[in-house]
Amino acid sequence: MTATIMFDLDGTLVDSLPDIAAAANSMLQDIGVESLPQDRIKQFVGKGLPNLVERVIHHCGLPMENHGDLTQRTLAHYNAASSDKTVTYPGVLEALGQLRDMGCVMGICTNKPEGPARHVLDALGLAPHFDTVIGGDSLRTRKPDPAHLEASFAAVTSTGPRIFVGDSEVDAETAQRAQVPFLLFTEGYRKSPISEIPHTASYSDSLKLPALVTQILASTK
Ligand SMILES: O=C(O)COP(=O)(O)O
Repeated sequence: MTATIMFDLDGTLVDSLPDIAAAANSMLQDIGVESLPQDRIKQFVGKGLPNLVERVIHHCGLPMENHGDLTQRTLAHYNAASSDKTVTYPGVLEALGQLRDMGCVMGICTNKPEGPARHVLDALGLAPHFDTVIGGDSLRTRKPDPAHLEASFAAVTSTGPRIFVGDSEVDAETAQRAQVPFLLFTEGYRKSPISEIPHTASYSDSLKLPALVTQILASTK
């Protein structure tokens, strides 16, 4: 028996914060507002780009009526440079290769818009491992709505047990609501202590992923 595994992207497979922060700061520069530190913008990642821009607007005390325009500007900056400084976390490529060899079917369920998500996956050589990519703008809804994760699983042909791998409170809530085992990567963009995030198992080294998946498969037999 083999597993069907959906992965979150930002903070789980790739450290994309430098490019996301650069896009948000280029947007602020466009309108003559001072840049924000990367660590501040890290707090705003997780619920998709429109939500990130909303939080930047709120933080900077800007008028919310500009949200649509500022979201488009941020997206344009991000589309122009979504993989310049983004890197794959150590061990991810090797772990994905091993999971593939185990026969796992894999996909991406991310709140990042689908276009840049696909671009990042291509640029970092990750794309061949995934049978589907469902982004934050692919459906009418997004994580933590479990429908986003359910649609991602439905997009691949597989009968094995389902697993979701992510790094954040949003991912954990999504998995819980979809009643799917959740593997928590602890080195991403979570804001709460690990003990406060519901998870089936956690890992800090991506090379441990194949063993964790094997354990879940054994427990579901
Ligand atoms: O773009 C975001 O807000 C987060 O994207 P993720 O779902 O891949 O973590």
